[in-house]
Amino acid sequence: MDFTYLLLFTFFTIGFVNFCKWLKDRKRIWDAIEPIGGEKWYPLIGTCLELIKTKRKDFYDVYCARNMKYGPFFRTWMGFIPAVHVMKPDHVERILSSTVNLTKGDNYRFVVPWLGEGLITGSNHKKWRVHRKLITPTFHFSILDNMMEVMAEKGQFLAEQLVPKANGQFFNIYPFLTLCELDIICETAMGVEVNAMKHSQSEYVRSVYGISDIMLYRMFHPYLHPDFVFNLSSKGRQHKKYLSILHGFTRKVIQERKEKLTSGRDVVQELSEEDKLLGKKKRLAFLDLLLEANKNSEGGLTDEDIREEVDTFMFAGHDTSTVTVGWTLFTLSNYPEYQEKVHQELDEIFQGEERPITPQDVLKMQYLDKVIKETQRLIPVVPVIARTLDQDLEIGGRTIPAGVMVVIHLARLHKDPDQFPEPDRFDPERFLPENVSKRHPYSFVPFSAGPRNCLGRGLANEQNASQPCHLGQKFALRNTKVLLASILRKYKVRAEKKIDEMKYNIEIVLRPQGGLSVALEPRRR
Ligand code: HEM
Repeated sequence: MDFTYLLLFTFFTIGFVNFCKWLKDRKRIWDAIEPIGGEKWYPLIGTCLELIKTKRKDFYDVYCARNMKYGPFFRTWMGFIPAVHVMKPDHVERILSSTVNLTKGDNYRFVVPWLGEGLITGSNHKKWRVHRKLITPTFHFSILDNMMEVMAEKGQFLAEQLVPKANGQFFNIYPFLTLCELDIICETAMGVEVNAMKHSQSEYVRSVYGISDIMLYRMFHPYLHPDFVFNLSSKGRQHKKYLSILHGFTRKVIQERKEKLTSGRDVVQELSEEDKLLGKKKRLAFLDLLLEANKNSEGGLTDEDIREEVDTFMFAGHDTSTVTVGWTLFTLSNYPEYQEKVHQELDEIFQGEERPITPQDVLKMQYLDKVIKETQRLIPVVPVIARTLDQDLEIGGRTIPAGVMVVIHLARLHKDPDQFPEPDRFDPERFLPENVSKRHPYSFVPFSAGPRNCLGRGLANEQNASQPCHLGQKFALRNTKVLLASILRKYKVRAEKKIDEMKYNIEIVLRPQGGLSVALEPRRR
């Protein structure tokens, strides 16, 4: 009995001491960030009253209005989580260029069960550095050209699938784009053809969508945030099933590719030979390159590390690319004069020939490049990113203490009137080199910037990037241009909604609410 009391007393004392420490820490943070100001604070919910009351369909509007009202620098408390919000280029530079504050925001944790310590979610800095160093050189020109073949092939198939829809009637093009991107990313990341465009009901494809839906549902339903509640819920059980399918699939593919490698043969060489026999050119996937790089590195990646990185590519690549293509089609359908210029550029490149798109063609798509960037500025694919400070950081003349989340609003940054006069006006000329050079280098960072920038980034002009842009980052550029060119070579696009009528769903990417309704008409050349 005495022992039980002693045990209870010890637990209580430890708990109490920890609680006091935590309270002291919150007080320290409170004193530092409270003077910055922002929304009214309430016990338990912090400053979230407005967002809690908001319906999901209105969330993005309320979010934008809040940034307008309290921006460009304010603090919030998401319950007990302190955050400072930034949207001015100088402030954004402070955080993104930091080489010590590399930890992602707390809100990334819902993706961790799928991606583990992969590059996007990885919070172990040492491990992240090793992986990033190993992965970065896996992309080189010939590999990108190789991957571009997959993109061109799938883009052509997509354009053909749209033939029955090209009758001037409005339809939702979004599912077509999504399935096409999934096909591209599965083949380029893992070397596997899932044929999502042909059989959208494959188990893997269904699981990718299923798990994405559940992650978002969880994000917007705080009672599902604690793991033990989520795991007991029906969503949690379904999530577990999807995870087992997704991880099982990736592990199986890795095993098969690895077996070739451990049999002492050179997988890169051999796969190329195999493809040559099949009459294709080299078809190497990110996974093959990773296995090869790992073979030659000391203390390299475990099988599970590789699985996490391949899943990360799947996750990072497919949604972002789908949305970029979708939004660019949308802006072009709202501005027929710019669409006409893109058509002219494509006609000059292809001269009416039906041939597949090549890497040289993509380099010539200079006007399309500017249109994509201006679209990304106006409708950001990833509207917000976040870091949790590992060390105190000075922003805007104030010291923000370690432990605070810094939320970077790319959506608002890209509409800074000091950098982009008349920010709501669509004008691709903003991305003429002479205009770009006049702006702050952190005024337009759709792929983030600094040490944790996007590995698939590539919308920076291939010849003249304002930020260093290594070869791996050109993946997204080529992918986006190839799909857009595949559609726009054949069709004129008209959108049902005007830009100012569009409602957005803010998720990890910014999606069109209710899909993207467009009408296609075949082009007469
Ligand atoms: C238009 C398409 C894309 C956009 C707008 C985009 C945007 C971004 C942004 C904003 C980040 C930073 C996230 C953060 O700080 O939390 C990021 C990270 C990342 N992206 Fe992308 N991305 C795109 C396409 C891709 C593609 C196609 C791939 C892979 C093939 C990719 C792979 C990655 C990876 C691995 C990271 C994590 C980098 C790190 O933390 O070291 N992305 N992306």
